[in-house]
Amino acid sequence: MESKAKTTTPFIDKGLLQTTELYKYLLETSVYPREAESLKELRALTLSHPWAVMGTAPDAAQFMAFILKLINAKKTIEIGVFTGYSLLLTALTIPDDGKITAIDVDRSAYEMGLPVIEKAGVKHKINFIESEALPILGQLLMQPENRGTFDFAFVDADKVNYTNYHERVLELLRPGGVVIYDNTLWGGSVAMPEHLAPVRMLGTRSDAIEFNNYLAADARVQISQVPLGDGITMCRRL
Ligand SMILES: C[S@@+](CC[C@H](N)C(=O)[O-])C[C@H]1O[C@@H](n2cnc3c(N)ncnc32)[C@H](O)[C@@H]1O
Ligand SMILES: O=c1cc(-c2ccc(O)cc2)oc2c(O)c(O)ccc12
Repeated sequence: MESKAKTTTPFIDKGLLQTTELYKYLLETSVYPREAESLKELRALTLSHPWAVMGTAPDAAQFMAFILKLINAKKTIEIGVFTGYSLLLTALTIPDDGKITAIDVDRSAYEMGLPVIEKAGVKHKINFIESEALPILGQLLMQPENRGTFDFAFVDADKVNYTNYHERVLELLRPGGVVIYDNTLWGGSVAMPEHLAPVRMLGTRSDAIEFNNYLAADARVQISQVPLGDGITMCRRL
C-alpha cells in the first residue's frame, strides 16, 4: 500500500535549498543576526576542534529554540553534547528553573565549551553525565517518576542507535512532548543511489534510511522532517 503510493503519486519538485548561496543567504539573513553572542562564541571556539563539523547547524538549532518555546519546555534531555552548541541553546531557551539531562561519552569536548556556558549564566540548568547513552536511559526509565515527564529531547549521537534511543525517549516524553533527531538527511546521501554516495557516508546513510522509514511507520508520533542543517526530524508524542 505504502510503496504503491510512493510510485504512483506524481512528484512535483518544489525543493528550495538548491545552492550553497541560498543556504548562506538563509544563515546571514535570518539566523546569525538573531544568534546569541554566547552561541557565536561557542561556535567560533569549536572551529579549533578537529571534529568541528559535528556541531549542530545554527539554522536547525534556531528552529529547535522555536519549538522549545512553543511547547514551554522545562524538563529536557540531550543525547550527544560535543562542545555544547545545542546544549547552550537549550539552556538559554528554557526557563531559569528548567533542567537538561545531557549525556555524552566525551567529557573533554563538553569541557571545551563549558567556560562559555558558565559565562552565559546557565550552567545550573545542566546535569552533564559522561556515559554511553543507552544505560543512562535505562536507569532513568527504572525510576517511575521520570516516565512521561520530559517535555523535550534532542538526539544527536551515534546514528546507528537512533531506533534504540527512540524507543526509550518515547517512554520518557509526556504526551505532546517533542523529540528532534539530527542528521536524518545525512548530507543528502539518503536520496543518492548507493553506488554514487561517498563510501565514507555509506554506513550512516543506511542507518538514516532505515530510521526514516521506521519513523514514517510509527503511529505513536506525529512527524515532520525539515531540511534545515543536515536534516532534522521532529516527532510529537501522541
Ligand atoms: C554530532 S556530536 C553532537 C553535537 C552537539 N549536539 C552540538 O550541538 O555540538 C555527537 C556526540 O555524540 C557523542 N556520542 C557518540 N556516541 C555516543 C553514545 N553511544 N552515547 C553518548 N554519546 C555518544 C559523541 O561523543 C559526540 O560528542
Ligand atoms: O561527521 C559526523 C559524525 C558524526 C558522528 C559519528 C559517530 C558518532 O558516534 C556520533 C556522531 O556526527 C555528525 C553530526 O552529527 C553532524 O551534524 C555532522 C557531521 C557528523
